[in-house]
Amino acid sequence: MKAVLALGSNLGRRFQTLQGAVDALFDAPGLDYIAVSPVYETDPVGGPDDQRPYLNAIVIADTTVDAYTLLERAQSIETAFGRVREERWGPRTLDVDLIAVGDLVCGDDPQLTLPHPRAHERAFVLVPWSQVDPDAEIPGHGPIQTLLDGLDQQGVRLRGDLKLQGPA
Ligand SMILES: Nc1ncnc2c1ncn2[C@@H]1O[C@H](COP(=O)(O)OP(=O)(O)OP(=O)(O)O)[C@@H](O)[C@H]1O
Ligand SMILES: Nc1nc2c(c(=O)[nH]1)N=C(CO)CN2
Repeated sequence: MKAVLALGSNLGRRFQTLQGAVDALFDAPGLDYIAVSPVYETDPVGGPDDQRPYLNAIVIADTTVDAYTLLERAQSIETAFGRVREERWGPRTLDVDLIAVGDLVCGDDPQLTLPHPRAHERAFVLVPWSQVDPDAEIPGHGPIQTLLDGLDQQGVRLRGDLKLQGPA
């Protein structure tokens, strides 16, 4: 099954944090690399006005792990990178969201909604995603290219590439 994860950081050493998160994701069993997008700097959406810009990237993995276990992994990586849950949409060292897991649709559990309920309206998700899987679709919302055409993409700027660890 294909899993799409979104990484974001707007506190601390943002680029190193995203790199560490990618390393941690692929260090764990049951997740095989398909693609990692370039890193984009993006203006904060929602939350307090005085936040720093984010660095955002998308990771696509082939997985045998079920969606709830993936969410637990994502949250434990957030915690390992010093994420403290304070105000909604407030600044964070690391955010790892599950955007889509295969074509699973699960809308009745606040602990895990799939596809991610706000992914279709977020240029900071759709721009990097479209770079690594231009033909992707969000179940219930359609092709990401069509969604992007209807969105303001200003404030999303290319910043660089993450590295993938070679075989040990
Ligand atoms: N697809 C999903 N990916 C990640 N978390 C999810 C998802 N669906 C529901 N959640 C739940 O949302 C809760 C809040 O997540 P989090 O604090 O990362 O939200 P946020 O990143 O601030 O905002 P947003 O949900 O708008 O991205 C988590 O505890 C998690 O259980
Ligand atoms: N630019 C940007 N804005 C956000 C982001 C993010 O990753 N990038 N994440 C949020 C909560 O998930 C809220 N706002």
